[in-house]
Amino acid sequence: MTDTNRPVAHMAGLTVANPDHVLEQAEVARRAGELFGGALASFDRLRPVYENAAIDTRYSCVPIDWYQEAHGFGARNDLYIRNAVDLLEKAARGALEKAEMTADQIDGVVAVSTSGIATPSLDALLMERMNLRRDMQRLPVFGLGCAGGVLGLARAAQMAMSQPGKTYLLLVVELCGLTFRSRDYSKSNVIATALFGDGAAAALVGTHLTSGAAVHSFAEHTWRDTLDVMGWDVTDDGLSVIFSRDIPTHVRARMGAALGSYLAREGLNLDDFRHFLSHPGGAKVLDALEEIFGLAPGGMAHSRRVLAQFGNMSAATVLFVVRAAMDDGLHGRALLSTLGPGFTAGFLTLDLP
Ligand SMILES: CC(C)(COP(=O)(O)OP(=O)(O)OC[C@H]1O[C@@H](n2cnc3c(N)ncnc32)[C@H](O)[C@@H]1OP(=O)(O)O)[C@@H](O)C(=O)NCCC(=O)NCCSC(=O)/C=C/c1ccc(O)cc1
Repeated sequence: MTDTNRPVAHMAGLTVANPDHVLEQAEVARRAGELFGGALASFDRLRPVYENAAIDTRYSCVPIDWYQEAHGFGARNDLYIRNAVDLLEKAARGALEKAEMTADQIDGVVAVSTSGIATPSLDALLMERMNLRRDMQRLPVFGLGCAGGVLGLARAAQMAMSQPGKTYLLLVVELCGLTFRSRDYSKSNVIATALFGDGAAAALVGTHLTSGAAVHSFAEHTWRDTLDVMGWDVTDDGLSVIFSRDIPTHVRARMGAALGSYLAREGLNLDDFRHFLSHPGGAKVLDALEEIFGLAPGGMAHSRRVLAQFGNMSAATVLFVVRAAMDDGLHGRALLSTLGPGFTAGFLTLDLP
């Protein structure tokens, strides 16, 4: 149970950013038809997924023509590093401005991303760009996939709680589009063309930032024997997505118990939450989550709206959902939830101001 005497971490200045290229779902569907229609016998059966994905637009750091060409891992990753740092800089500067803070007040950075590789890591690259302090603590986080938004915030909150008065910059960026491989004719790859987009988010986390949203508690659960549900297969031309068609079924079968353990530990009930802000992995994942949370179909309006406007931007997406909820003036207790490789569920209770 949460220790009522411990300092509470707050998240302030939450800012989101997208790259410039807009992908319209109808245009993506048309291009995917050109690319896969001749080569994949079952493509006609897959055509409806573009509409059923409930996505209208997504953002991309490369123009749509890029997706029709073949690219090596190195070229993709160069694009990843350049665009990830640009987007993070935009989001981080926005977060500092909103929180009325300056770069030299940042004591540490948690930088979350799983869609590319950078060593020195993105936080070190941003340090040069933004003239961040030289004694800053750095925590790059790779591998949490879509769970990285909620669990990254949890890690930043944990650091803040252990160092009251220090300020941590949470950075999340995913450029999912860059992992698309035009010569991969698997169904998963086709489904991925209907779902994934690019985006970034940044926020400041600290026990002294009392104007922001308060992190009440968090938890995670990694299920046994589920390593094959989500992940990357590393190939010569990049990161090939593994995501099981059974994810919605897993959610229905297992998520309720994991959530129940977290709520019981914290002395909370579903009735204590005014809002449910989930990572929108896909339309069918949201259908399953709404059942688990006891909501009417479509009840997670903010998750669905973000999915429609931005697609699935992996870890960044849930922070877009929180931003949208706060922009709409929602306040009170919200349950954030997500799923990522492991196969892992992440939960976080956030009290919106
Ligand atoms: C809205 C969808 C996309 C389409 O719905 P639908 O049009 O009713 O289509 P179906 O669900 O019936 O699927 C059509 C066909 O595609 C197949 N399929 C259906 N998902 C699959 C499948 N993941 N594999 C491989 N065949 C499939 C499905 O079996 C079926 O095949 P077939 O029976 O032969 O007609 C719906 O499937 C949906 O919401 N699915 C949930 C998506 C989902 O699991 N999202 C959470 C995972 S997110 C994730 O893992 C992130 C990875 C990631 C990726 C990139 C990054 O850079 C970063 C991260």
